[in-house]
Amino acid sequence: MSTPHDPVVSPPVVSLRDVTLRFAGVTALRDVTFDVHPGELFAVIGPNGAGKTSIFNVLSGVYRPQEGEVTFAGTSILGKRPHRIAALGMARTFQNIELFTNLDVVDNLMLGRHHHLGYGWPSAVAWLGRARRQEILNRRRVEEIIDFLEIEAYRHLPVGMLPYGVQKRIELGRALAMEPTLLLLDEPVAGMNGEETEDMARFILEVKHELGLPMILVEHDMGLVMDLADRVMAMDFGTPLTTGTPAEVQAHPEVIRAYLGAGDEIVVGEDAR
Ligand SMILES: Nc1ncnc2c1ncn2[C@@H]1O[C@H](COP(=O)(O)OP(=O)(O)OP(=O)(O)O)[C@@H](O)[C@H]1O
Repeated sequence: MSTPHDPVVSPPVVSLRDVTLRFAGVTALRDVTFDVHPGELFAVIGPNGAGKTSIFNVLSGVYRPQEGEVTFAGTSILGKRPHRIAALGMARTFQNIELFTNLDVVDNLMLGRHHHLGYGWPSAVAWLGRARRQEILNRRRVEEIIDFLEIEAYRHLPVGMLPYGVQKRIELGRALAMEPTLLLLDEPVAGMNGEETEDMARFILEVKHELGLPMILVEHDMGLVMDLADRVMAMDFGTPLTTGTPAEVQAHPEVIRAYLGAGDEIVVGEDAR
């Protein structure tokens, strides 16, 4: 019997094949291969410098690897510019929040919809009275996201005034406003306290279960990764060590060695926070 992730039933949303990325003197990624399937939450872990952010930068078109292939939405995205890849349906949140801090929550989310405005980015920023019907639709979608992420109370406040955990949630909202088919989450709980982390974990799970959106998660909080991920790929020095279920990866001797060598520890649960 086939499973929901059976590649025959559902082709991967995104595939990396033997991707190698070099900078002068540094191999950031070496022969990285993985697939993410519809509805799957795929996590990438590894000590500092393992290559996690480089994977996101390759996926979103910031870096072009010297070798390998990357396919998304059924097409090769190698050499495509970041905005073209975003327009194909890939959205990303950032380690360091990238919002317009002087704009309010609604306007930040509206800017997330600029691919849906039907005209260019400069007009999207000004988004004048044109395309009125489209604007009404966009506003409706933004309102749905505000409900979904429970941020009604903040809607007309400048984002820069809001607590850090709420800003991270709004960044997730901006990514969702793009109506992506793949979401890249770059350390979504970095710098959060325990309560903020639990809230974010709940929203990520709702994105998975209610929206069915496939996600790639890069995160140092092992408790979060092990709780949320369907599959985990562990990396060290740009090389994948193993890929499997959270339990398999956590128990893998090379993964344990990589973390001990880095002076980190794979600690899961309350002790990790
Ligand atoms: N633009 C760049 N120029 C030169 N070297 C780079 C560049 N970007 C990444 N690297 C190098 O590539 C390697 C992988 O870096 P990367 O940022 O992908 O790791 P990471 O796993 O995301 O680390 P962290 O957990 O600290 O964010 C590191 O050795 C890093 O110094």
